[in-house]
Amino acid sequence: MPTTGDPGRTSEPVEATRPDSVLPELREMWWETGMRARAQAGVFAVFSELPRLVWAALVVSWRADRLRTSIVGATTVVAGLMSAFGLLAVQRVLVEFFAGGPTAEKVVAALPALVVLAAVTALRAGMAAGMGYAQNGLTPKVDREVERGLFEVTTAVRLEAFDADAFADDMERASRGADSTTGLVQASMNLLAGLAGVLAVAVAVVVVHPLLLLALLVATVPNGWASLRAGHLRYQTYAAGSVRRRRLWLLHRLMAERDSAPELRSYGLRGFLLDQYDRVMGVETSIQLALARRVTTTTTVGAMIGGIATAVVYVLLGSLLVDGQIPLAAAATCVIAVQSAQRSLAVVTFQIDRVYTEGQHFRDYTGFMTRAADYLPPAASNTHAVLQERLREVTVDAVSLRYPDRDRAAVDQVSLTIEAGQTVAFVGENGSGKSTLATMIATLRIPTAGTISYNGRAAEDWDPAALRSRIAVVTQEYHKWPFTAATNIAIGDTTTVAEQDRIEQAASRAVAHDMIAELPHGYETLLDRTFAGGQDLSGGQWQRITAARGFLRDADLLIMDEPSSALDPRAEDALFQAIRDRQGRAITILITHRLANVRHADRIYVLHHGRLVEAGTHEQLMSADGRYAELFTLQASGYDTSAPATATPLPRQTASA
Ligand SMILES: Nc1ncnc2c1ncn2[C@@H]1O[C@H](COP(=O)(O)OP(=O)(O)OP(=O)(O)O)[C@@H](O)[C@H]1O
Repeated sequence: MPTTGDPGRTSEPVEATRPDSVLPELREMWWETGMRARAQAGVFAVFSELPRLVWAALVVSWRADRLRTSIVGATTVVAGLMSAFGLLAVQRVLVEFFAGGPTAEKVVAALPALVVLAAVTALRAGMAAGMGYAQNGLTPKVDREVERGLFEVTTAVRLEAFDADAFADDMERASRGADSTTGLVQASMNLLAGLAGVLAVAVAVVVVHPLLLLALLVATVPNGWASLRAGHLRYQTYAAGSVRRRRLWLLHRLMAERDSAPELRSYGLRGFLLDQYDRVMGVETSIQLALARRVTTTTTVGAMIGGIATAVVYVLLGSLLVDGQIPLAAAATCVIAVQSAQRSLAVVTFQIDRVYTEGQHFRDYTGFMTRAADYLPPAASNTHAVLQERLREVTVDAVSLRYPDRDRAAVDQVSLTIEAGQTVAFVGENGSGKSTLATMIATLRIPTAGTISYNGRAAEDWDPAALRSRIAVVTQEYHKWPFTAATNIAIGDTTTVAEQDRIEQAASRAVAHDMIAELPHGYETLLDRTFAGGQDLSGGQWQRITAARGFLRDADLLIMDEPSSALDPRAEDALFQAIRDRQGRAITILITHRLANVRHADRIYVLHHGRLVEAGTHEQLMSADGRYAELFTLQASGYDTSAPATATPLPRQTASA
């Protein structure tokens, strides 16, 4: 792989610029094979795909705005007709001009044709303006139609979709495809307009003299073919370079975004990343140069053959004229027609190129939408019951979940029952399946085996939205929503308008109120440093906001997955006090490694390698002296001030993942 980087540009160690230090991601990926197969399709394949792509564009356009699509269609047809009439009017004018007699009489005779010519020219210009106006209005509507469709799907697919092979990659290409739709619609309409123009010229030429159609084809086809081939070469290169582009995009983010900035500096990754950039750009540049050479050769050869063919046509016309086989006016019209057809054909071939290229991206979009539909949860139907009463009982019956491509089930045959008012805890070592079990209970994931029932009915029998509205989840990997502090809490319940006092109450329970009040704009402070006036919070402060979000909706079932990992001892104590306040009133599922916090739980479930290995109260589990007792004692020994500082080495942990 060529390197164009200049090592002298950075002061970083040369180590990072080792020629063989190419990250595996720079190589071609196996999932790229589909892309390459498509890229290798011949020019004929391009042609055969065009009608379907144009049709798809028209369908999208029609759905986005019927009126504007109709205007574009009508103006296209009328403009084509005007071209034909224009050419026939030109021929009529020439016939009159080339006839015998005084000039004044010839002009008078040609006057009606001249008037028609002026009218059709004006009308054609009017049509072009109308078409441009309608097309401009269509653009944002098409954008919205397609992009919203994409977001509707990406926000609805089940979580499993994000675990599936190459789903993210597929989605990334689909986003590019969504952006291409406007281009496809415009190119398709311009293509149809160009084709109408070519057709009009062809019809007009046949009317003047049938033989001239042949001349027209000979003079225009070589150039058309060359530009099609050039477009195809460009698409081939584009399609084959998808890994490179994604890599560049990734490097761009790594070098320019805030999240990676601290580690980039602390590990001195600048030289390494710049070197990676140079490598990828080196390859990209050489590929683009090779493409430019091939495109220039193709178009030059096309232009040369086209030039020779046009010369032959003119010679042919001249000899037909000398032999008296066609009148002078027809020959002159033919010259004008050839030029006009060449212009229209240039438009057509350019637009074919665009339709094909944008169409391929659009196909990525439609393909993604079809594939993603498999991940959509079933829509609520009449057979779904709406949960009206409070959640009294959650029953997990022999539930398992195996992630794709994993040998072992993350949760294996787990059965348990949680009743109203109970606070239960899931404990176990890293990777033992606690979060996976909780996400299934929260209906975010569907078990691969077993059933989870709510108030005695299986999850799939309940209306999904109604059931989910009874459950609040504070996840371990919480998201820092780039909204104000108030909105960050309010999004915990979007079904009602969150009043300020409700937000503040939730914040108080999560020990976040005082901290928020001290922010520059209090609850209205924007929690995104990348915008003017935005603020960032510490890890623990973010965790308080996240817990407040969970408390906002006083849910029948609250799942708190590691809610205190970044909290200081005082905040942690206050948070668990708030969680204990729910006891006897609503269900709380607590996942935490700080076992002191689960002592008050009504029931503690211990997971190991996805299996439920122990269950009971703290006292019961301690007297059972099993895995829980071992973990608890181990952790408690860290707080035992009577133990010597150089304590006995800790027992080896069993790897659980
Ligand atoms: N999206 C995923 N795709 C594939 N495997 C996953 C995924 N999420 C979790 N796993 C695997 O499933 C197992 C259980 O993970 P889970 O997150 O449920 O464990 P946990 O007990 O919550 O761990 P921790 O205490 O570290 O939070 C682990 O082996 C983990 O690697």
